Amino acid sequence: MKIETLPEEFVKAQPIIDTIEAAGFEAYYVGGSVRDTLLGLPIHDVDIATSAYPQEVKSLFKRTVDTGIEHGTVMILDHGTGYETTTFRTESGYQDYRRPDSVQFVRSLKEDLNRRDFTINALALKTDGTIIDYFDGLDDLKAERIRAVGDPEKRFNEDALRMMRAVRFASQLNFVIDPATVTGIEHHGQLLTKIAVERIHVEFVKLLLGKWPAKGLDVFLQTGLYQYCPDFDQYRDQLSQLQHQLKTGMSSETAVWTLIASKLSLTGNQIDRLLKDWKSANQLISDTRTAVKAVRAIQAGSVDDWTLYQTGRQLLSVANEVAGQLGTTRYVTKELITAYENLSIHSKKELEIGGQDLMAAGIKPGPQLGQALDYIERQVVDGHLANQSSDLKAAAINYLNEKA
Ligand SMILES: Nc1ccn([C@@H]2O[C@H](COP(=O)(O)OP(=O)(O)OP(=O)(O)O)[C@@H](O)[C@H]2O)c(=O)n1
Ligand SMILES: [Mg+2]
Repeated sequence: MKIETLPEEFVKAQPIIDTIEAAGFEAYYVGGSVRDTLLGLPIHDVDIATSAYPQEVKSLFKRTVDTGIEHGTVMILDHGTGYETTTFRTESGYQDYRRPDSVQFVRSLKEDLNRRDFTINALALKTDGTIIDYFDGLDDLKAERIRAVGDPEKRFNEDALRMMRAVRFASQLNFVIDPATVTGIEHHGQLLTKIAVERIHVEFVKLLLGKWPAKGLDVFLQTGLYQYCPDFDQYRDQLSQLQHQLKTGMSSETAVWTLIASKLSLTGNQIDRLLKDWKSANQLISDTRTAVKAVRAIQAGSVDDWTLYQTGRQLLSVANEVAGQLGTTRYVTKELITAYENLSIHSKKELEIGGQDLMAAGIKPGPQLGQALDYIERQVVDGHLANQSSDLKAAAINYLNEKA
């Protein structure tokens, strides 16, 4: 089969392939960009596979970076944005279930495609638009099917992360996973525990960002794969409910974790623990905690000014998206944002007075000064106090006198 008009990303990369071919080697576009082009989807990175060995590739271009030279990958910078070019290779070993003990460079495209995960990812594209399809990837694309190249058991033994990749592709593409490949996941789920949690995290988030998350979650749950993800083994019921509730994918990583934490009814400390176990960044953890509180307020139908203020514009829309996915459609996000915008202040910095002013009015520095500022902040947000210097000062002094 032949693609008539190649997307411009490929056209831009063509000088690289032309240069390699002019030197007597083979070079093809491979991987996700070929798959996505055939599906009519936008493509992100263009990967090139070649029969030239890394040193041969480097000798053909002026500007290269050794991004993964021991695996055969060289980044070529000669034609604008960098292009990763990887020498055809086979792999062997995989004693740790995540990377080969050694890779062997080979001159055969077929051998290279043969070591790849799924048939839809094992297609190669020539610059003239010809598709090379040794493993019936085109049939599988047409049938909307994710099928391991060759023996699924072997593929997952080589790299256990591929099981997560299978379920996330199902979710991104609305594809079914071929029965033998599903069986392979059933047999090898436990190997996921050998994989760095950060990598599992990336795939799980992609699963829930995909347009058809129910499709991926179905196999994730059916095969038991979820049990080998951090802390998920005790939450089968909730995850299964989620599978049936989700109408479409989430819009951000924060929304993904806010959804999970809300659905699992986690307390603040439990959110910390779960997200730390999933090796999340601190910002993600604190945003999730904040957004989950807002989800609960939205579900309870009582989003007061203080909640709006503490949540902030961005996390309010995350929280309302999550509440919507969980079945609460009480608020239109725009309403919440407007209510937020109408607050008298949006941060402590907008208060008409600060610590300096209170000290000038005779309040000693220390914890009480902070408490007084917190108090007037809340009063202003709640609308009990005007954001006006003299009122604020009087209220702060009054507050401290009453406490004393
Ligand atoms: N565990 C993996 C990861 C990758 N690949 C191969 O390397 C290609 C590129 O990998 P990657 O960029 O991670 O995935 P894509 O399939 O390109 O998907 P995405 O669109 O998410 O980048 C894949 O298509 C596949 O052929 C593989 O065989 N096994
Ligand atoms: Mg890719």
